[in-house]
Amino acid sequence: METPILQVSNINKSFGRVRALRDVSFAVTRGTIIGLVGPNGAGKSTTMKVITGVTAPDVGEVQVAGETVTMQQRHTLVRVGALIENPGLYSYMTGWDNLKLYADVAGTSDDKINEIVTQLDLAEFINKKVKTYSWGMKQRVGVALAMVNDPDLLLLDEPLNGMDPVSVAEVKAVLREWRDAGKTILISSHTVRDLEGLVDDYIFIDRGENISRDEILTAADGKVDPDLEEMFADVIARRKQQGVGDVD
Ligand SMILES: Nc1ncnc2c1ncn2[C@@H]1O[C@H](COP(=O)(O)OP(=O)(O)OP(=O)(O)O)[C@@H](O)[C@H]1O
Repeated sequence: METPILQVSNINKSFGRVRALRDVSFAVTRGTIIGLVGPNGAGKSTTMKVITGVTAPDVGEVQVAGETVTMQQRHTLVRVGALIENPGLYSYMTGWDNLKLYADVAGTSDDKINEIVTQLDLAEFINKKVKTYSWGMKQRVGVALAMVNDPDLLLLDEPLNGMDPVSVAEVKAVLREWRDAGKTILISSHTVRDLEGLVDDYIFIDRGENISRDEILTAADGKVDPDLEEMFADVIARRKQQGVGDVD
């Protein structure tokens, strides 16, 4: 069997008394777009940070293309691009200069930057200072920044938040093109609906725990034409009522 591009195994991470991740495990196959879906505070950003090695897990292991990611093994991340939480852009520089800064480190040509700028339709504002950008513009340049090293694995933490519908459609189209070219994308969102027409499969997370598709399907409870979004919401509500994961 082909080695998954990403293997997350039994990750546990606490911040003081908050157990942000509990035994989170999943694998992502090359050439797919996978949605990481969960409500506020579910652990999506923490999962992304653990994958990139920005946050060290208390227990567990991350492998990228079969190699374990550790602080000493950061070269495994050369083929990874990430947008996690706020795009890390220098506000006093133009969008182009921000891209160029990362491109130079990665050895990416200006032609390649221009290709990404065109694909994501950034030309109108890319030569203006980032401090003049709206949130949605920053998000779009943030996606470009994550792509600039031409990564095999792209991690996007709620990239569609704050984007207008036209931009959402454009970014989704670019991500589909990337997937069709053999790249792999893990993209997080609060909702299934935001990722519709984009992802090949979902990983569900709530209160730091993986929720299996089987658990969600049991929430269908005989409903005709059950809706994944509604079913996941039912599971989340039930777990909240039961106090799953509450600190005692
Ligand atoms: N540095 C930190 N210090 C303390 N608690 C943290 C820290 N980072 C995350 N947490 C807690 O860990 C849990 C998971 O947070 P995380 O940001 O991963 O969730 P999320 O699913 O990305 O949420 P959102 O959709 O609201 O961005 C939350 O309870 C959060 O308060």
